[in-house]
Amino acid sequence: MNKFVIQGGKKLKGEVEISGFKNAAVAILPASILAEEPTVIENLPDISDTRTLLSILENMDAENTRITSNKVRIEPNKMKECKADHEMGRGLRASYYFLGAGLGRFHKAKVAYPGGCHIGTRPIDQHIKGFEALGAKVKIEQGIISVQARELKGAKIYLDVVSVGATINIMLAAVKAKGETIIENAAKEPHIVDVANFLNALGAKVKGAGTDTIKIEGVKTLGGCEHAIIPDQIEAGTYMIAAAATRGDVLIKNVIPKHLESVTAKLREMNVSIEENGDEIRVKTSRRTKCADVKTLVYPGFPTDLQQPMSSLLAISEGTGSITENIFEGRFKHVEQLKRMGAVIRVEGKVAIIEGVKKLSPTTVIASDLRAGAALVIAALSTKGQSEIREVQHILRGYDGIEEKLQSLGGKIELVKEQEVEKEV
Ligand SMILES: CC(=O)N[C@H]1[C@@H](OP(=O)(O)OP(=O)(O)OC[C@H]2O[C@@H](n3ccc(=O)[nH]c3=O)[C@H](O)[C@@H]2O)O[C@H](CO)[C@@H](O)[C@@H]1O
Ligand SMILES: C=C(OP(=O)(O)O)C(=O)O
Repeated sequence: MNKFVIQGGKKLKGEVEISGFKNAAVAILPASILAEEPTVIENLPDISDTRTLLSILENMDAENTRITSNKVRIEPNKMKECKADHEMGRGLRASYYFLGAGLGRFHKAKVAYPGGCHIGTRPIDQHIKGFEALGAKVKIEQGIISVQARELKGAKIYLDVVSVGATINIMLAAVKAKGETIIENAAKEPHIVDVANFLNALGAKVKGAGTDTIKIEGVKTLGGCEHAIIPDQIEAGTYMIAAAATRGDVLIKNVIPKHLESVTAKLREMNVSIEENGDEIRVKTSRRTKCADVKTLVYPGFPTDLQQPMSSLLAISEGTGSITENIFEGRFKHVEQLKRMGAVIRVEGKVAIIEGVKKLSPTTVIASDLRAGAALVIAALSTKGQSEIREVQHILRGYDGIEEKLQSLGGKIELVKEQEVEKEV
C-alpha cells in the first residue's frame, strides 16, 4: 500500500486553492443521469471517489469526457438501465445515490450496499423509508440493493434522523415523481443546496433546500446544464487546522467563509487569528493554541468530518479539551494512532478528553479512514522528525492534490508508491 512520508516541524506558509466539494460532487455525478441532455460539471475535485463514479457512469453507458482535470461532460442519453458495478460501488459511500437517480430516470436501479468511511454502523433505513413512501419496492439480497417502482408518486416524508444522504437520495427519486414531495427534518448542509441548484438547472422544481423542509414538484423531463460545484469546506477546514497546528500563516482561497463559521469561531476561541476577505480566509498563529471543547452537530454546527483533524490540534494545544462526537458512534479510530505519537487522549463513550502535550513524537501510523488520515497528516506536519502515514488510499478518496498543495505551503510530504514500499520490506 502507498504511504505518505512526512518530515514535520515546518510552518505552513503561503496560499492554497480549495477544490470543489467532494460531498457535493459525489451526489451530482450520479444525479447527472437524470438529465436527458448532456451536462458539464465544473470545479469537480480530482479525487478517487469522483474517478470511481465516472468509471461507474462509463460502465453504464453514460459517456463522460474530461475537458480538463476539473471539468467533465457527461452524456447519459444512451443509458438503458442503472446497474452500478458492484465492486466499484462498494468502494465508496456515494454509490447509493444511483438508487435515487436510477429510480428517477428508469423507475429501477441496482447498487451494491455502499462502503465509505468505517465510522459507525451507517444504516440506510431513512433512504429506504423515503423510496417506499414514493411507491418503490426495496430489496436487499446478497449485499445488493434493488429498488423498483411502477410509478413514483409524491409523498410527505419526515426523516427520523437528519441525514444528508437520505435527503439527497429522496430528492433525486422525487424530482420526476408525480405531484409534490415534502421532506421534513431534512439536512441543511451546503451540498444539499448545491445538489438542489444542479437539479433546478436541469429543470427540476426543488424549493427550500438549506432549510429543514424541502418541497419538490415533480416534472416530466429534465434537460442538460452547466454547473460549477461549490468549494469543499471540509478541505478548507483541514488546511485551516493544519495552518494552526504548524503555527503557520496560510491564505486559503476559493472558499465560502459562511460555510465555515463554526470552524472559524472554534479556532478563534483557541487563539488562532482568522481574517475573512471575500472568498478568502487567512489563518495565522505564532503561539501555542489553547484547548477548547468541540461538539459535532449537523450543519451549521461543527462538522463531524473536521472532528478528527481538530483532535490533532487539541492534542498539542495548552490545557485540557474535549470532543463530543454526536453523529457517528465509531469516529475515534484515529485516537489510538495519535496516542502512538504521544497524544494524551481518553475516550469515554462519545467523548474524547484530550490533555494537550507540548509536542507529539514522529512515528509510523495507519489511516483507518479519510479524515483519520487527514488528522494524522496534520499531527505529523506539526512535529519535528519523520513520520509515515500508511493506507493513504483513504486520504486520496477526498483530498484533491493534497501532496502538491502541502508542498506548495512548504510542507515536506512525499507519496511513496506501492512498489517502493514493497522493496523496502
Ligand atoms: C458522501 C457524503 O456526503 N458523506 C457525508 C454524509 O454521510 P451520510 O450521508 O452517510 O451521513 P448521514 O447524514 O446520512 O448520517 C447522519 C446520521 O444519521 C444516521 N442515519 C443515516 C441514514 C439513515 O438512513 N439512517 C440513519 O440512522 C447515521 O448513522 C448518522 O448517525 O454526511 C455525513 C454527516 O455530515 C458526513 O460525515 C459525510 O462526509
Ligand atoms: C465520512 C466521509 O465520507 P464518506 O461518507 O464518503 O465515507 C467524509 O467525507 O468524511
